[in-house]
Amino acid sequence: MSNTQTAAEERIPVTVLTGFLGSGKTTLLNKLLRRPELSDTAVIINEFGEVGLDHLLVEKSNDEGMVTLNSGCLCCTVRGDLVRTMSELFLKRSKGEVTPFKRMVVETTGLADPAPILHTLMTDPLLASRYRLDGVVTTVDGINGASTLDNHEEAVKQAAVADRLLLTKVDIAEAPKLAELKERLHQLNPGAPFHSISGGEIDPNQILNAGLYNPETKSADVKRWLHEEAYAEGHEHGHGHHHHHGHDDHDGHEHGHEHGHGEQDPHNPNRHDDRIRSFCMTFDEPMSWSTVAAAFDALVTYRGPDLLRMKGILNVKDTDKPVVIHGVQHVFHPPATLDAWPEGDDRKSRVVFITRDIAESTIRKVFASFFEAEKKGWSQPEQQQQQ
Ligand SMILES: Nc1nc2c(ncn2[C@@H]2O[C@H](COP(=O)(O)OP(=O)(O)OP(=O)(O)O)[C@@H](O)[C@H]2O)c(=O)[nH]1
Repeated sequence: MSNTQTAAEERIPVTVLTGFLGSGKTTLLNKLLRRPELSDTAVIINEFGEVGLDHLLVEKSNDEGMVTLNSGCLCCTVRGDLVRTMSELFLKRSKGEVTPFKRMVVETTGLADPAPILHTLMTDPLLASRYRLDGVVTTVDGINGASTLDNHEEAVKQAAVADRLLLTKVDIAEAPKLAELKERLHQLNPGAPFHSISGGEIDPNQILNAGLYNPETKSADVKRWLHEEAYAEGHEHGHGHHHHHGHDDHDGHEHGHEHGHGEQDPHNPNRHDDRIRSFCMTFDEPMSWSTVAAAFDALVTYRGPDLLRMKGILNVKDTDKPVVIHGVQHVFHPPATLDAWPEGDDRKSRVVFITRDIAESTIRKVFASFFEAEKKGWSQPEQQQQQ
C-alpha cells in the first residue's frame, strides 16, 4: 500500500471528459482551455470514425500538448494507444519537448463506455506512477438527453459513473424537459455535483479537482470525494425518498423525490437507468482486511461488470490509518493508506456503490456472510450459505 497524500502531489491529475455524441464535450473543452486554470493542460482527444493516420498521431509541433487519437473507439481499440500516448507525452514533458503540462484532459468518443479508460488509468503501472484520475466529467444533452438515456446504455453508464454531471444546452432546451432530465440524472447519480450549462461556460473549479486529493489543502479530502451525505443509508434504492438531502445542485434548487429510484416508469418500463442503483453502505466495526478483500473478490468474481463504481474509506483492524478503496467493475486501484482519519470523523467504514442490477441488500448479504465466516474461523462462506 502506498501513501496517496505524498505520491498524489507529484502525479498529474487527469480529467476524463465523457458524454454522448453531440452532447457538448468539445464546446465545453474549447471554453475550458481558454481559462487560466487550464493553461498548463495537455489534451487527448479520441475521434471515433475519423479516417485515421496509419498509426497514432502525435503531432511534432505540439506546443500545446494536444494529441488526437485517430484509431477508433477509445474504450476498446486504443487503450494501448492511450497508454503509449500518455507515456510519450510524459517523456516529452520530462525532456522539455512540450509545455510542462500540469494537468491532462482525456476526451472520449461519445460512444465510449468510460470504464475501460478508468481501468487503464488505475492499473497500468507506467501511467499510475505518473498520473492520477482526478475525476470523470459527463455532459448530458439538454435537448436529446432523455432519448439518449432511453436508447443507449453507454450514456446511462457515462452519467452513472460521473464525478461531475453537466446538463448542456440549457439555453435552447425547454424548462420542463430540463427539470425532468435533471431529476432523472439525480436519481441515477445522486453523489455527483450537478451543473446546468450553456455554450460550455462553467467555472473550471466546479469540475476540476474532483478526486480524493485536494491540491488546495495538499491532503486527502474524503468528505468531498465520497459525498456520502448525498446517499441515505438503509434504503433498497439507495437514496431515501423521505430523507431530505441537498443534492449538490448549483442551480440552487433542491430536489424532491417523486418516485423511487428503481421503480419502473409506467410510460417506459425498460429504461436503462432503472437498472442503476446507488447507495452508501456503512460498517460500524473495524474490519479485518483479509475479510473485506475476500468479500470484494467474491463480488467482483460474480458481479464484476455490474459494479460500475465503488469508492470508500475503511476502518481496518490493527491500524489507526484509514484505507481508501476505489474500484471500477473488476478493477481496483491499489488500496491506499491515508496518514490519519479526517478530524472529527466517526471512523466508520463507508463505501459508495453504483451498481447495475445489484440491490444493496445483495451486497449486504455478501459482506455479512464473510463477516460471519470470519467469526467462525473461516470455514467456507459458500457452505454456510447453503445450510
Ligand atoms: N445552443 C447550444 N448549443 C450547444 C451547446 N453546447 C453545444 N452546442 C452545440 O451542439 C453541437 C454539438 O456540440 P459538441 O461540443 O461538438 O458536442 P460533442 O459532445 O463534442 O460531440 P461529439 O464530438 O460528436 O461527441 C454543436 O453544434 C454545438 O455548437 C449549448 O450549450 N447551447
